[in-house]
Amino acid sequence: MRPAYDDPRTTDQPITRVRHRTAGPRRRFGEEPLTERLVDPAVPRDLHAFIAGLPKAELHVHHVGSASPRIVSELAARHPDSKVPTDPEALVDYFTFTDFAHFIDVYLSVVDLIRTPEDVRLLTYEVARDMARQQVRYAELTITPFSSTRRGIDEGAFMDAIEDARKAAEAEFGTVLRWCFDIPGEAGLESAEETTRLATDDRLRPEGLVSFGLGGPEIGVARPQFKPYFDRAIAAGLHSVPHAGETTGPGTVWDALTHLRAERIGHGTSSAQDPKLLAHLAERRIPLEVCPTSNIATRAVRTLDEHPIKEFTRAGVLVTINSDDPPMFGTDLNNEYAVAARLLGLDERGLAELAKNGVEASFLDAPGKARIRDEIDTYTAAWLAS
Ligand SMILES: Nc1ncnc2c1ncn2[C@@H]1O[C@H](CCC(=O)c2cccc(C(=O)O)c2)[C@@H](O)[C@H]1O
Ligand SMILES: [Zn+2]
Repeated sequence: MRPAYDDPRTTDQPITRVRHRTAGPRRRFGEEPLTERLVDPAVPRDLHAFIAGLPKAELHVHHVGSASPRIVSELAARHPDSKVPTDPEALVDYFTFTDFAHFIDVYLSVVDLIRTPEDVRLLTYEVARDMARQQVRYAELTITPFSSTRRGIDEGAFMDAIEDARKAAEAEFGTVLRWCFDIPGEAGLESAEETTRLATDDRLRPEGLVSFGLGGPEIGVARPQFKPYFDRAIAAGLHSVPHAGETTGPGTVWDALTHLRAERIGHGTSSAQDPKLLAHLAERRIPLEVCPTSNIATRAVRTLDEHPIKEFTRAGVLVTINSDDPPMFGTDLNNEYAVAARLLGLDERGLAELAKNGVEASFLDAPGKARIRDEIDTYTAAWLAS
């Protein structure tokens, strides 16, 4: 089904150049159209245009972390007690982090703005709209239900809100959403129990739920303790996709694989420090959910040129490109593909392969995967023939 929105390649809106956050002056948030934000003059302009129209699948992107500056400022205005700025411009500075712990503090201040099922529905629908504008045909959106239910949102109403938004987004934008429920690890085993209950109780678990994750700080939050909860989630038919190796070493990735039976790894950045781990990931075709700009914004990696994405591809690891918390990191998915193109020296064919990695690594059914793969091939062939 053709998505019900304009193909950005036909738009006559000016291409606005935006220099990357770490390199140049701040850009005004929420102004430039999402689909045409450019990241780096080193990437040819027509490659940005190719990316803007390329059908994609996104596997590592957070619900609250995807709230656009407009949504965040709107919600902040509803809750004057919040420390979150109501002005999108001020939000750019507010979303500048000194380290990962600071990022989590800011993230939770935005979580605090989501207080009603209507807030949840609005946020989810608008995130899907932003994805559709970037030609995202399928996304696995990571949601942390514990953080919302513990803040007083009724669990049943929460599930209804995300499901209503998911069905509306598919009908109106043609974007297929699925859910990953993740445990905020630092909140401890209470949050693990609650998240597992919400994910496995047939009276509660939403139809769109496909996977089970583990987010938040890794330091001081050892993965093995969550094994019983992942065992229950896997027994209930969910796929295991914990964050690991984002802010700690390769041992955390090994733990996620051995104790949590991870089918994919969120970030896995430090895997590059362990050649045996890289070989294992490549041999078992265990995908990495790579989020380049996220790693810079949270200071997990110093500069993009030092990002280990090149080591991953050289080792034959299945790399997928994702945006993690796009507005918070001053990026979007198209931006992340442009960053990958620059770091890996990709042309249109290379970018199409990267997009197909995301489809292959997804938990979408086989007909759905074939449909998006064909769209990518048709789009790429038409682009190269034009
Ligand atoms: N790049 C990221 N890497 C890791 N996680 C990321 C990333 N981006 C977003 N997240 C999300 O940040 C949250 C963290 C929430 C958290 O730590 C916490 C701690 C104590 C109490 C509570 C609470 O809710 O009461 C929450 C998680 O929901 C996770 O999905
Ligand atoms: Zn993440």
